[in-house]
Amino acid sequence: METDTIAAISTPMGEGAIAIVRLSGDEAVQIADKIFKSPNNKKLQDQPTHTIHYGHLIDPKTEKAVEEVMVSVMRAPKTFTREDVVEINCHGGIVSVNRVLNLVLRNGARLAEPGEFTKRAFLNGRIDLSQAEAVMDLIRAKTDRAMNIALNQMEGKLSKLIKELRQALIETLAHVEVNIDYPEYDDVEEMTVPMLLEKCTWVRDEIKKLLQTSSQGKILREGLSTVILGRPNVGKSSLLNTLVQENKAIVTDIAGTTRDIIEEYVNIRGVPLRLVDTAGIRETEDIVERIGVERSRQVLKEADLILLVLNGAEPLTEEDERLFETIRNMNFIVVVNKTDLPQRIDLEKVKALANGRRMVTTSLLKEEGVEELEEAIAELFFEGQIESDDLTYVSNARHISVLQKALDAIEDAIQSAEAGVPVDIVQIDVTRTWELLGEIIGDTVHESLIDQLFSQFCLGK
Ligand SMILES: Nc1nc2c(c(=O)[nH]1)N(C=O)[C@@H](CNc1ccc(C(=O)N[C@@H](CCC(=O)O)C(=O)O)cc1)CN2
Ligand SMILES: Nc1nc2c(ncn2[C@@H]2O[C@H](COP(=O)(O)OP(=O)(O)OP(=O)(O)O)[C@@H](O)[C@H]2O)c(=O)[nH]1
Ligand SMILES: [Mg+2]
Repeated sequence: METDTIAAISTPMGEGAIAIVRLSGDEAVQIADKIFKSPNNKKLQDQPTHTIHYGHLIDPKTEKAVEEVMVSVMRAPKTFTREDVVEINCHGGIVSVNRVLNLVLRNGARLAEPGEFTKRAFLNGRIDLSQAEAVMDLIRAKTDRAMNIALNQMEGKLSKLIKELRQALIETLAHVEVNIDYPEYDDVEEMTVPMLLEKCTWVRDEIKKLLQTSSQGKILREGLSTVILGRPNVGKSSLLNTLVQENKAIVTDIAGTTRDIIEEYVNIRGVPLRLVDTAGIRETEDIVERIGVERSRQVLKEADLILLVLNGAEPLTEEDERLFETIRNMNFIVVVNKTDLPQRIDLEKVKALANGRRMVTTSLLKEEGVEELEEAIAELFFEGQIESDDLTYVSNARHISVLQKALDAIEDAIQSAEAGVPVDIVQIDVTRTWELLGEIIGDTVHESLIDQLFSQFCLGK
């Protein structure tokens, strides 16, 4: 396959002492040789693969030295992309890195699209689709946990399980096929409905297990959408600030200070929260504020968790009770704030309204009770859930939607089989499940189904 040579800056912009400009493609070494000069005048194309070399970049136009660099030469196929790869290690800093990138672009490389190096690793068969997606997740990972999931996926744990499931399905399909096409083959046992059901049920249960891990996986990746709710002036913005440990939201003693929505990411004991501070939900005359209130209602609908803040220094109000009513069926934690002031809230009543949900008391002014709140959030998240790191988490939205479809298909197959539909009709749903699972790892369909059937049975016809 012929490919153009791509180049990109592979390290964060403007950070770090050293930056890398990476090239991949047939002409990577040749392009590098146009601009690289080593002290002994040796060309990179004459160097052994997987070696690194000190020297200077020279602009062929001006013949001036532009940069002092280290250049790695890695020839195909044992490289990240399975193509020839050259990595130019230059001094960090935006100016220097951009100069190097521009130099390689002017000398025959093309700017890579986002993810294109990984895409090539996939196209060249080094990794499958789910592994390629994991590389992306790894780059975006917000917590250690999310990172572990991505690493597992990259090592192919998800792919391995999916392949096992597909293998089980293809075996049953092959079996059915042989029964139909070669009824005279007495030595091939007939695929009976109970046999088919047994395989399909196993596959269904495995898909179900994967999907069960998916909600947790998605949260670990994207953050638990957490809304801070409460009537005006109870300390919502103070809570956000305390959790974020920096003063992002504006805090005042004027009710209605927060007029719009403020969002922050925080990592609480390994649980990433996407914290949303809201304008209190209430009737308001102020137009600006009303827009904020409307948006609050919207984010509330999409929340995974609500932190309902109450003011312990005041008796419960009707508005507080209305808020309890609004979130009745949601995941919430009650935060009774301002415990440093004389308490006038009826805690028994709060407990009754909380209806078994966790309740913590805090003084955000004195930073008291925050630990307990963090503990409550972490407990809620990991409650009854397996924490084991070797669990195969599914967190990619595409994988989740494909798995859901595969589950529907295998359930159809099971239902038909139970209803006495002939085996060769049931196999249509089984084939569909097999194809859908293949989409996760990016396998091609129909053609390979046929190839597989024959490779497994070696019928020699
Ligand atoms: N300088 C540098 N550091 C880096 C990367 C890189 O591209 N450049 N990586 C970028 O993500 C990560 C390392 N990932 C890599 C994954 C596979 C191969 C690779 O060459 N695989 C070949 C040969 C393996 C072997 O020698 O056995 C293969 O799988 O065929 C290289 C890097 C992290 N560190
Ligand atoms: N005494 C005391 N005051 C607090 C505590 N927490 C917050 N406050 C004060 O209560 C006032 C309101 O706090 P905010 O965090 O702005 O309240 P809010 O709920 O965001 O208010 P709105 O955005 O107006 O709805 C500020 O003056 C805070 O300093 C606390 O634990 N104790
Ligand atoms: Mg506020």
